[in-house]
Amino acid sequence: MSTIFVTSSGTDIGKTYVSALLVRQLLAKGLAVRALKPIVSGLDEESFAASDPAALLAALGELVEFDNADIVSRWRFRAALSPDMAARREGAEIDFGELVHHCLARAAIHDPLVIEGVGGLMVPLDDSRTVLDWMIALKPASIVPLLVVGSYLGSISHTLTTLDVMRRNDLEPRAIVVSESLSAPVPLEETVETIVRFAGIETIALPRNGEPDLASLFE
Ligand SMILES: Nc1ncnc2c1ncn2[C@@H]1O[C@H](COP(=O)(O)OP(=O)(O)OP(=O)(O)O)[C@@H](O)[C@H]1O
Ligand SMILES: C[C@H](N)[C@H](N)CCCCCC(=O)O
Ligand SMILES: [Mg+2]
Repeated sequence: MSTIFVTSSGTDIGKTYVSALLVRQLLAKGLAVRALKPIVSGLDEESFAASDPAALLAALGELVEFDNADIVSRWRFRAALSPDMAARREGAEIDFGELVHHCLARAAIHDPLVIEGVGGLMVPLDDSRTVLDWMIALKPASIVPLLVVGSYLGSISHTLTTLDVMRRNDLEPRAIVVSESLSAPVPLEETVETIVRFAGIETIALPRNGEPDLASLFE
């Protein structure tokens, strides 16, 4: 099958919602799916239940407890900031080579593997590398990108900009998932139609609390 890399045009858009849904759907098909959110910022014990690692552990059927965060998230930071800044607050740094090695090693043993990025496509990970560089470095694992975007006013331009950067780097998404934003001026379908017209790739509408079939994208 594949290593699916879930990326986005921004933060708080729906990557974790989509990753968890996809994991549950792949498990329901009998596949031995695993998931990683290798870098998480804004993580502390008190609010762990609402965190990305908690959502992924729950989807995987693992025990949702703080001590299990390492199963999905190798780099964990307290400040809810860009990872480079969050790491710096703790006197730490994300070793980019180690991050890439960690993901490639997991991709070599787990199929399918769902990897959630962090924030938007060009969020900094250290002084010089972004999520985009991370995705480029994972090309040897033949990653299949999945682009999650919102339906808020402004998302169409953010989506097409992100897609353009991905295409320039030979990272064509398998599909775009439009996760309905809490505040949107037009019906979700209208945003989806417009994105399809300009992007020309499969685009899936994800209403609030919706469960469209995402697993079949990767058959
Ligand atoms: N389609 C949806 N239906 C219901 N809730 C959603 C949907 N999309 C996102 N959410 C909710 O919106 C919030 C932000 O979504 P999510 O955590 O998936 O964003 P993210 O892109 O993973 O953010 P981050 O960059 O922090 O990882 C969460 O509470 C999530 O459950
Ligand atoms: C804390 C948050 N939920 C994400 N994990 C990190 C988002 C960083 C965004 C940085 C930026 O693009 O300005
Ligand atoms: Mg997330």
